[in-house]
Amino acid sequence: MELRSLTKFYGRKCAVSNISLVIPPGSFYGLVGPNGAGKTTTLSMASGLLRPTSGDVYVEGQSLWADVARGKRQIGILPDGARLFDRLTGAQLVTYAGLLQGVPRKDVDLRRDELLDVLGLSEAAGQLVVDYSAGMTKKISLACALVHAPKILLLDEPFEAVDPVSATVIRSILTDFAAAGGTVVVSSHVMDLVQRMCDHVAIIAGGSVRAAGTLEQVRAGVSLEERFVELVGGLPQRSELSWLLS
Ligand SMILES: Nc1ncnc2c1ncn2[C@@H]1O[C@H](COP(=O)(O)OP(=O)(O)OP(=O)(O)O)[C@@H](O)[C@H]1O
Repeated sequence: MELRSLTKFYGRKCAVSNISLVIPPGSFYGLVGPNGAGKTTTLSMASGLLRPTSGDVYVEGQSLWADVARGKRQIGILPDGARLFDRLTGAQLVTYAGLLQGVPRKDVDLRRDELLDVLGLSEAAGQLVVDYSAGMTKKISLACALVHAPKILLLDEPFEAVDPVSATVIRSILTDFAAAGGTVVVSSHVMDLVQRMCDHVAIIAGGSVRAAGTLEQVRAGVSLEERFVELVGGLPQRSELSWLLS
C-alpha cells in the first residue's frame, strides 16, 4: 500500500499536509503522533472512508479512490469512534459485516463463531452492541474488520480500552496475520507497544510526516519514545496548578 501526497482540509483547516508513505506488504506498520496530529484523518483517507482533498492511495498499484468499493474489499477497517449498527447483537453485527463483504453465509457463520470465541465475546454474542463496554465494542469492531479475511488491516487505536488479556490475544492475531503476508497498520499513542510490535513506524505531527521507515531507522539508536519527544517537541511547561494542590 502506498499513500501518495495525501492532503486533507476541513474547511480552511489543514489537518493532513502532503503525507506520503510506502507500506510494504507483510509489514506491521505503526502510526504514532500527538493528539490532533492527523492520524485518524490519514487512516480514514487510506481506508476509503474520507475523500482526500488531494493525493491518492494505491493498493497493489491501483488507485483506491478510482474504485473505492474494490479497494475496500481488500481492506479491513477499525475506524476510531465509528458509528456501529448497535441495535444489532454482536453476532448479528459480525454476520452483517461478513455478508456485506460478499462472504458466503456458511463461511460467515463459521468465522463469526471463531472470532467471537477468540476475542472472548461468545457469552455476549446475543447481547445488543449498544450495551457493550468500550473494550467489547472495540473487539466486536475488530471482528467485523477481520471477517472477510482482508489483505490489509487499517486499525485506529485497536488497543484503546481493551483489557491486557484481550490485548495480548489481539496482538498475536495481528502478528500472525503479518507473518502470513498480510499488512497491518495501527495507530497508537503507546510507544512501548509500537516498539515491541511494529517493524515499521511513521511519526506524524502537525499533519505531516516527521520520520518514517523501519523501526530501527526511525529510532536511530534511542528508544521510540525518546525519538518521538525529540521530533515532536519537548514537554510543555506545566503551570503550578496551585489552586488544585492547596
Ligand atoms: N471533522 C473535522 N472537522 C474539522 N476539523 C477536524 C475534523 N476532524 C479532525 N479535525 C482536526 O484535524 C486535525 C487532525 O485530527 P485527527 O483526528 O486526524 O488527529 P489524531 O492524530 O487522530 O488525534 P488523536 O490522537 O487525538 O485521535 C485536528 O486538528 C482536528 O481538530
